[in-house]
Amino acid sequence: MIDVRDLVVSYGTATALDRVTLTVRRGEMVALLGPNGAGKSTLANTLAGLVQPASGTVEIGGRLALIPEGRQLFPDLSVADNLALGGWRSGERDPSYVYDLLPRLAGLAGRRAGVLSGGEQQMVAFGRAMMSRPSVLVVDELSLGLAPNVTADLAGHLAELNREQGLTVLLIEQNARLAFELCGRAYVLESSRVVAEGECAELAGDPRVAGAYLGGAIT
Ligand SMILES: Nc1ncnc2c1ncn2[C@@H]1O[C@H](COP(=O)(O)OP(=O)(O)OP(=O)(O)O)[C@@H](O)[C@H]1O
Repeated sequence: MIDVRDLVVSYGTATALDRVTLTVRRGEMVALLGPNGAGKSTLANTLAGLVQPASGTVEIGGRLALIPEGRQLFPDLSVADNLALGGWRSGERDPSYVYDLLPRLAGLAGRRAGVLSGGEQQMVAFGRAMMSRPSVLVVDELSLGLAPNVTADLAGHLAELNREQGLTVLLIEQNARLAFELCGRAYVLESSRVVAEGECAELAGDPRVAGAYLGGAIT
């Protein structure tokens, strides 16, 4: 569903992605881990067509939606209007599909997005992405700045969509425990390059990955 080969992305003379190769098969949930500045958001934005690669190929096998880092809502617009913008490209105007998926959003529809809590805003960003009825969802930092119970709630919705609707997911996360719980495979990106990849269970047992991302061995 996502097939990235030898991707190079530069900002001026700075290389943000250096020959990155990554695949996500249909129906998979795959994690992308890495420290600040590794190039994770650059990859997300390249998949979404917001950043142009210098070289390499990106193939997307369906309709892709992005939950961007920091949510990027329109704070002065209502929740309903933020959702409507998510359906703009696909022509979807009716948010009832999204209200069925994420019932809490229906109760927030008339509220201004900028006054919502971080968790509510992430829910709106999630709903806005789902308005286009994507077959593949790229989530750039689901848990950023959110309390564990709020993250768990959003993660539950994501897992349900994957299980019940076969939604393919690339989950970019700093929280490796969450990523390993949700996903089957993972990639580790450091200094613009993929430095490790494999089954989450194997990666969690890799002393280098566990040391850097799990605070020691996973239990
Ligand atoms: N628009 C831009 N112009 C110039 N440099 C950029 C731009 N966006 C990102 N960079 C640089 O590219 C590198 C990768 O940034 P990116 O945001 O992709 O990393 P990241 O892994 O998502 O980091 P974080 O976890 O902090 O969000 C960094 O050195 C960053 O400063």
